[in-house]
Amino acid sequence: MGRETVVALVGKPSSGKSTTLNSLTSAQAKVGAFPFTTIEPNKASGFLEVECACSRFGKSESCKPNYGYCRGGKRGVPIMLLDVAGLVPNAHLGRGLGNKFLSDLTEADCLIHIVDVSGTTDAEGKATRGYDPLNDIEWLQDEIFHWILGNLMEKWGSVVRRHTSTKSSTLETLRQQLGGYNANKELIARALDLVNPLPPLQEWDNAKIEEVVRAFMDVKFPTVLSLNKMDHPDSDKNVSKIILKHPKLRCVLTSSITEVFLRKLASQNYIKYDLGTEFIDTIDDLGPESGLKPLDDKIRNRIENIRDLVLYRFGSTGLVQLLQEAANLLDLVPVYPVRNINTFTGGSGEYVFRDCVLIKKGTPVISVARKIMGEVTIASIEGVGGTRVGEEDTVDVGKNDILSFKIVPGGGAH
Ligand SMILES: Nc1nc2c(ncn2[C@@H]2O[C@H](COP(=O)(O)OP(=O)(O)OP(=O)(O)O)[C@@H](O)[C@H]2O)c(=O)[nH]1
Repeated sequence: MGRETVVALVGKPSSGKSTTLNSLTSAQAKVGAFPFTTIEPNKASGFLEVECACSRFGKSESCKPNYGYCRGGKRGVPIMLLDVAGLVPNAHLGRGLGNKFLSDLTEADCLIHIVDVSGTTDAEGKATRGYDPLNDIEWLQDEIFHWILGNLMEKWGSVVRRHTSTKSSTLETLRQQLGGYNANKELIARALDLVNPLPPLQEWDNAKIEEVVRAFMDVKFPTVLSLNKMDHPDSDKNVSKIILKHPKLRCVLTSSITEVFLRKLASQNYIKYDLGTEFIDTIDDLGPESGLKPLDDKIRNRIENIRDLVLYRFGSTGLVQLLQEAANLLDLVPVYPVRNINTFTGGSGEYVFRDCVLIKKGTPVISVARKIMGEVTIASIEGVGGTRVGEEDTVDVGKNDILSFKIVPGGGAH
């Protein structure tokens, strides 16, 4: 089986990592207002919301996923989230939880960098007012850069000697040096493609090595910014500054504390909450026949505030969009393996689209088969309408994303 996609939540202490993780999962990571509440990396399953294949075929009534959920054609596909413990300036020199934080990152396929845009926490996560969050954006990238560069430079002399004496390719030598960051050959090749021109490795000067490290970071640690605490009155001006200075960064405005609160009210039956939207309904909106609980003044006021300060201004709390942006960055496509390609049902024959896996767009269907079924002998692969799909055909949204794998009868592992 291939490994799961892992999205790491990173950011300085008290930026809101645990709150964000809580808002995206049912896991209760410890939430605190003090730096280093999160000591161990904290893994949990979040749910990426996608348009389910059942809605394409008018089969939402009989869609019941094995994992995650499907509500009226909106499907939550499980995706692994990792809360990485606090980072302080100069972590690469071993400060704070320094190198531990950095090595936890290697598991990740992409990063969500949580930035406290309210300016109410300083570089180390301590309470303040008027801190400029622009500092934090560049700082995370710099920490990762210095960590990788430092590790590489420490032994660069012997790397070059070995490279020339063994007549290795640049790709092979870098695979040995960068493989420890959980990077395979294909990923390193993609990084090298970004470096132009690429002279022979023994001729690289410091500037070229730095360029290679930056390119490696771009493919190994693609990043979405979560501009968090947008409910705070000071956040607006900081957000504008960030977007003006970094127009190309991928960012999503979020209020994770609001999302936690709304999900809690929904689970306690005070509100109906359409995840990812501005719509919340209370008994005041829907009447007693809705079955919702009556509100006391405290909750009613808080809901009104949330509507005014977050939902109506920004359209949502941003949390659903945040995971979607991470999935876009990784080009992930939901792919549905089905037993019966005509009815889309699984083993029991009752429910449709029981399984869904997230696959990188452009992956050949044979690799999808391997990821799902392991090393079995595949006799043929069928797509919608029972058409035969070639092993090297690739997946995309709406194309080869519903597949039935036929295994050679009695053909076990080879
Ligand atoms: N106003 C506001 N406060 C938030 C938001 N998200 C988190 N907070 C508050 O910020 C503080 C820190 O949140 P945590 O989620 O514990 O932060 P963390 O990044 O996990 O912190 P460490 O565990 O120290 O690394 C808590 O008091 C939260 O209630 C938000 O969206 N808006």
